[in-house]
Amino acid sequence: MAARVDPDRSEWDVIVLGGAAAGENAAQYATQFSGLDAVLVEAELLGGECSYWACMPSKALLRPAEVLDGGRHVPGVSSLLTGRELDVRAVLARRDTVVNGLDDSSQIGWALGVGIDVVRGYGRLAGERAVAVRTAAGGTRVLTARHAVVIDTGSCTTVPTIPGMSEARPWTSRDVTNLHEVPRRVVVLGGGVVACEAATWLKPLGVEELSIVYRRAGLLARAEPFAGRMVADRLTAAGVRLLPGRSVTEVRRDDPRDTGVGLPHGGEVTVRLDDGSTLVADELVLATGRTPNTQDIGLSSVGCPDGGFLEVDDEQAVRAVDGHWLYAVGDVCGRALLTHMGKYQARIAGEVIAARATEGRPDGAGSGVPGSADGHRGNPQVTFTDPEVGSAGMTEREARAAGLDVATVEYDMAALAGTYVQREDYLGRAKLVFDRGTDTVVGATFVGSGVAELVHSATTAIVARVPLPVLWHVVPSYPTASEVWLRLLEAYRAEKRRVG
Ligand SMILES: Cc1cc2nc3c(=O)[nH]c(=O)nc-3n(C[C@H](O)[C@H](O)[C@H](O)COP(=O)(O)OP(=O)(O)OC[C@H]3O[C@@H](n4cnc5c(N)ncnc54)[C@H](O)[C@@H]3O)c2cc1C
Ligand SMILES: NC(=O)c1ccc[n+]([C@@H]2O[C@H](COP(=O)([O-])OP(=O)(O)OC[C@H]3O[C@@H](n4cnc5c(N)ncnc54)[C@H](O)[C@@H]3O)[C@@H](O)[C@H]2O)c1
Repeated sequence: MAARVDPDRSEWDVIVLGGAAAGENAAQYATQFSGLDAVLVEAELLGGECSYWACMPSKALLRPAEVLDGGRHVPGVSSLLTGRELDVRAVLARRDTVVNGLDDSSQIGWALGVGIDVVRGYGRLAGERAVAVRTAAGGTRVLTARHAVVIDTGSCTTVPTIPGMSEARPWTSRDVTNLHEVPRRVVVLGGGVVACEAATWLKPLGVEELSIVYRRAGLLARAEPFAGRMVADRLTAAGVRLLPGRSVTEVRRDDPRDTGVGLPHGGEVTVRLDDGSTLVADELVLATGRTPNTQDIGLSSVGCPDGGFLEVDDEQAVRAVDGHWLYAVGDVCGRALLTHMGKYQARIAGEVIAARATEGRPDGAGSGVPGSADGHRGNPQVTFTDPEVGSAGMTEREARAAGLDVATVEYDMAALAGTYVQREDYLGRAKLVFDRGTDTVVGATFVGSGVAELVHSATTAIVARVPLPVLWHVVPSYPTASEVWLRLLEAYRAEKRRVG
């Protein structure tokens, strides 16, 4: 759908540069009860990376394998599945449905329906409250904002500077989530969330030789160490070759070509490792972290260095720019590279902008809207591997580094009635991190099938700082995985009694 607005219009109250879900939220929260108007400037597809190339397609690829594996471990169902594998064409077709065939008409329809305008084109800041947009037709429109500009330009895969890497045209997260052909041999570089999730869907889709090369000793290095170990064990059992503590020193590829997203980008790839060994594959997947899209958005025109993450305050205002007119939300802030956290930041920014504009507060004065520190304390995340890893708040390591008086308890999730009925060989573990000073939970990690839905209870306990004597009366249903809360609290109580 064409994103049409009056071609002669040049002024709005709020301009949002980058129309991902966070940007949409910023525009919505700035306008919905304030009488302000807003425009989203989007170079590609409204909805951003998450909708088309990240969260949604990856979860669509993971779900069929999860269902198949679940069925294989339930007697009465497992016998029906003997010798059965995934219908790869159907899996990819459903992924295409989930990403709407890379068509953002419905998103455009939503924006226009709630009174938010959309200009399609590549935007750059052009001085205070101004954005110059290069449109698809080749012209440039300069838009100005009466009140605020919000940056939501997101991030892209980091391409490490390794000889031969760029020339080899490796797959990025966009290719591996939007794959159209399943390569026979794949090397994944990186040991974080993208690497682990991608390996979890690539193997059941039919990759025969799959290796993960990563520099650290363990996978998912930011999580509690047991989480990475459990994911590593399952990947190894599935036939994935793990190569920890290794770096790539050189990449070579036969006939690299721009074949399009999700198709092999040329011939055989040879990856040389720092121990002198080589891996040969049909595709190399980069899962080496994210680079913020801030290099070419005109930051220097407002006195801010180009490139890098944008440091923001708790109202999401960019610290390096005076006057409280420039805000940033989502991955560009580098605070928590997660869709839901970007959207949370956007809700804060939108409300702050509306409050400042409608209450006529002078620049630099507090808006009266709560800041985003509380939500960042919760910082929930689910890594959709097998087993899943769900977490909120701090790990033990982070809590100790923050100087808290830390206590921890762990529990085997397989020892619960609720997980036993799911499958007899359930694999899982849970851990709570307590601050003895305040007698509250400050961190939680759950590993196991289906733990994603446990995370919100932990986020609530952490953000609301629910006192343990109150949490004790929060009764979990039987038989559910949530009973792990009771077991963990019992373990903590026993530990307190033991220590005295
Ligand atoms: C494979 C993968 C899976 C993921 N899965 C999850 C998950 O399950 N859950 C989760 O919470 N997070 C997940 N993430 C992280 C999540 O995708 C990101 O945190 C989120 O997309 C960041 O959103 P954003 O608002 O920062 O912008 P982005 O989604 O990066 O979008 C930025 C938008 O700005 C536009 N843009 C950029 N520059 C300009 C410009 N100059 N002018 C106009 N438009 C511009 C782009 O076209 C794009 O539409 C995943 C990431 C990856 C890579
Ligand atoms: N389910 C989810 O919530 C989900 C899923 C996918 C991604 N994400 C988000 O997207 C972001 C990006 O994920 P990611 O996995 O790309 O980043 P990451 O930061 O989680 O992991 C990057 C990995 O690449 C490695 N690395 C970096 N440079 C390297 C090099 N030159 N050689 C070898 N290894 C190298 C790092 O050691 C690390 O293991 C994350 O912050 C994550 O929160 C979230």
